[in-house]
Amino acid sequence: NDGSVTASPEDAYDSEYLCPVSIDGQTLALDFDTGSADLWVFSTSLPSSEQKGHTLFDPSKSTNWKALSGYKWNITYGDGSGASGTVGTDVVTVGGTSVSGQAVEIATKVSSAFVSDTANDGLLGLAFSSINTVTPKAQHTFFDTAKSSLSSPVFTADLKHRQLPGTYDFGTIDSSKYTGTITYIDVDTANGFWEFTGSGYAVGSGSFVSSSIDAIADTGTTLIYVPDAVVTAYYKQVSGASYDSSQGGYTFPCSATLPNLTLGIGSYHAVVPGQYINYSPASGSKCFGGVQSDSGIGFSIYGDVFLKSQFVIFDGSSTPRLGFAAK
Ligand SMILES: O=C(Cc1ccccc1)Nn1cnc2ccccc21
Repeated sequence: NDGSVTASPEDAYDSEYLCPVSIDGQTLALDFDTGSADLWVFSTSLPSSEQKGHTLFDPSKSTNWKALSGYKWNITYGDGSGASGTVGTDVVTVGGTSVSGQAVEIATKVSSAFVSDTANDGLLGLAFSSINTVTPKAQHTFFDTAKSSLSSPVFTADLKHRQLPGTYDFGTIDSSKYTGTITYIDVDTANGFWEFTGSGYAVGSGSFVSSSIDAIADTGTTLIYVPDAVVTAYYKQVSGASYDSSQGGYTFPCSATLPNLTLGIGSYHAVVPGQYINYSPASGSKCFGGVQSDSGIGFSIYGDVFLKSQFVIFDGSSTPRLGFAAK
């Protein structure tokens, strides 16, 4: 029951990656999110003003739909966006991986950011089920439901930079998708995230700075959010870079040459190409940086700007771990 699904960039800046998911034959484009654990969808139960532009799941058209009476969900993400609604189970298929009895969370309310993100029909959470928001009983993620039917209890992310589709694979590690060896690192699941301790950083050709960085691998976050020491060291090497409070982060002249950012994972040095760190135009001739401060978050977030530079293994075995390899 292994499967592979395309992950297509939603826009020219790789703000998010969307994957086709079939719920009892109804196909929606979902944002696979290793930073949360709810599978929720835009639905016919939303107010019509919030439905516009999205593909909607209609449970009344599903023969396998089973409502979970009295069950509810309500999620708020770190960026303040959120959604809530009711719950049922259905057959969910991702690439070749099909599971029955999967909890599908029907949105009856979504925040404005989701309404306006019309390419996105919902999220498929791939963090640990311990942070699923369904009450009175937390539900399993798609990966947890599928795990026992996979060749091995893993999924991998091979996200691409700019305009190219990548893939999420379930159950196998495709050795044609990476070069060299895989470096594995222990994961602390206490907060429900794929959380690990990074070993340090380097900017451009500069020397590597050893420092423990508490970070999560989060496909649902676009950028890299790291400690101020890293951010300061990075933008010191970018002429014309500065913190622009009106933009809410560091910007620099779009013509700037950006140095690579190396992030240590154990003894492995993961290199993020400088071009990946020119995230998008900000205002005028300034561009917004793909590396920003993690202050106020409580941990660092290695989001899509980082993850798309690597082949990443999310190993859900009894001792969960993360694997990284160059590609
Ligand atoms: O919310 C965030 C990023 C973030 C910003 C500030 C503090 C903490 C985290 N990521 N994210 C992860 N999954 C998401 C799903 C929707 C929206 C954003 C999502």
